[in-house]
Amino acid sequence: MVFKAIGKYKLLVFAALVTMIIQVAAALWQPQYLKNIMKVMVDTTLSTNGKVDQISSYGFGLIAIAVMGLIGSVLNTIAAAKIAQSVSADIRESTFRKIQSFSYEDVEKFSASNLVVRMTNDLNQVQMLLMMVFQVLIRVPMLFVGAFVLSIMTMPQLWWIIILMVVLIVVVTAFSMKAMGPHFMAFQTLMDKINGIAKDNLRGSRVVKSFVQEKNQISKFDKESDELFGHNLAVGYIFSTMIPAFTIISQLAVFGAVLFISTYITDSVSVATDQLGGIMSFIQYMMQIMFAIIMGGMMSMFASRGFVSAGRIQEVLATEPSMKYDDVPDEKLTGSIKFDDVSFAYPHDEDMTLKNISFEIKDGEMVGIVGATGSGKSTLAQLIPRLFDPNEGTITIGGKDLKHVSQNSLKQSISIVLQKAILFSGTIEDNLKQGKTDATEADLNRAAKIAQAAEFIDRLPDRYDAEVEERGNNFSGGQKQRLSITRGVIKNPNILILDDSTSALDARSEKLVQEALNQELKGTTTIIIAQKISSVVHADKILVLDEGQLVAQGTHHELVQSSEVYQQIYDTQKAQED
Ligand SMILES: Nc1ncnc2c1ncn2[C@@H]1O[C@H](COP(=O)(O)OP(=O)(O)OP(=O)(O)O)[C@@H](O)[C@H]1O
Repeated sequence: MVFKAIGKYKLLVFAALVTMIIQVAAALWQPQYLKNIMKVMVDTTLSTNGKVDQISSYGFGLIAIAVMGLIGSVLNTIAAAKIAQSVSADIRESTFRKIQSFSYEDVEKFSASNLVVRMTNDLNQVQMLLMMVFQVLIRVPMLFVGAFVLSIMTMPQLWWIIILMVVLIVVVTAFSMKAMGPHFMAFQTLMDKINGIAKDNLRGSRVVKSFVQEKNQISKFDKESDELFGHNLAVGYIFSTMIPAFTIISQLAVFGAVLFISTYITDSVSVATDQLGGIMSFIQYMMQIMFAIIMGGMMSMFASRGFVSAGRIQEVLATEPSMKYDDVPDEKLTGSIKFDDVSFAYPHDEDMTLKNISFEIKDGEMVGIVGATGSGKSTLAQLIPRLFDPNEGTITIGGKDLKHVSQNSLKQSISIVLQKAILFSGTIEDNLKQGKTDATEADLNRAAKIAQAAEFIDRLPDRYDAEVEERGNNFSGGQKQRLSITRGVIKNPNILILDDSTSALDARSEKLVQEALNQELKGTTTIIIAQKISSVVHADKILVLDEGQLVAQGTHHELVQSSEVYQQIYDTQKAQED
């Protein structure tokens, strides 16, 4: 996924590589100049003026190389940042697009908050990884190999010091990384948990406040936060021993090199003159080798987090939507519905939530669904617009098997107003137009009137342009339900499903909505899921659900006579009203 996304930015990748090579070349070149400067300094055959001239020209060369390295570094950072940001923006958009193609079931499988963490936290990790790859990860091996080769070329007799130093640093780095590994791995999981707690807390702040749950929430948050702190502390301790270990190794290496070279100085003055310049650059190369190994180790550890995150995003991108739509022409389906021996289980659920359901609804009928809490009313309703597919049996709409109609046909023909009124941040108009993108003002007015929303929309100074806050928090429960019903009826669907959508409305408003629906949506098949039998008493047909089974169907009068379950519900509700 990441490689494919990077492929789009070949020119930037080329620029990042070239600028990285310039940086490495500058770093490796500098010690050579130093060596030459030292050589000139101790050269007894040169006059003072001659020395000054040569040292100045080497000095200018040294500055030029440093400037070259600096420019390389700035340009490399720009190129790396552009690649990282462009690629992560592309991945973010494709991930969001992919999630939009998911069925409701797919979203449930991942869980909504998990998908949010993948699109935010994980994507940030990938962005940091890309930045690292183009700034450091490729530079490290180049610097290591270059400094290693040049150090041995500069002081061939000290090869063993280099090898010894490399071995010691690799051992210390490997031990430290091994010790840090589990802590880094724990970071991601704890960050997920901390994000989840913070998000739940803020989303449910009304519940937290009303149940005075602040202390509980704080202790829950503190527990995870303290654990994260513990891991951070452990990493800090390991670092604090790593740094002195590296310092000791490097000082021992320098000491060894100087000690060894000093034997040459006593042996022969001419050799020593040559070696003195070399020792300077040799020490610099040693430092570069050490830097490369330490950086390599650290970066690979951080990079592993990035790879885990890339894997988590890849998992989303590789998920094929579980629901496929046939590529058939769009059509407006008529409102007849037939369930033929339909059974359904939620993903990961072993038991069937709906069992062997069969019924028929004629075009234009008004049908009520009643049953105890958890009997499967909403589940049944959600199968009609294909939010889920049944595990067994078939559902036909307008005589067509649901599995063989296009997604647009379903969208044009069926509206479901869910139990929980969900609004999006934006304006009222933005929310209502989700029901019909090209809705005119007349459409909005008509639908708002049916849903009894017009009375409060007209009182708002900005009417349809009024702002809706995140999750519709600036509207009351009843107002949110009315807006949801408006959104549902705006496109004049052939099938309208109201899933307990008037529960927050007062009895008068509920009655007005029903009357308006009867008048304005005459030919529409209307399915009303209701807690109160009084809401569906006039329905052409009532379906009675009990523990996932359709135990009775008929008109109110028929059911009062024939269905025990219906009678029980009816009697209980009547007793409550009395
Ligand atoms: N998304 C889901 N994943 C797993 N199980 C679910 C899911 N939604 C509902 N259920 C389970 O399916 C069963 C039927 O739930 P459903 O919401 O259809 O009942 P209902 O009759 O509409 O209830 P209510 O009147 O309380 O709205 C319940 O046992 C519920 O726990």
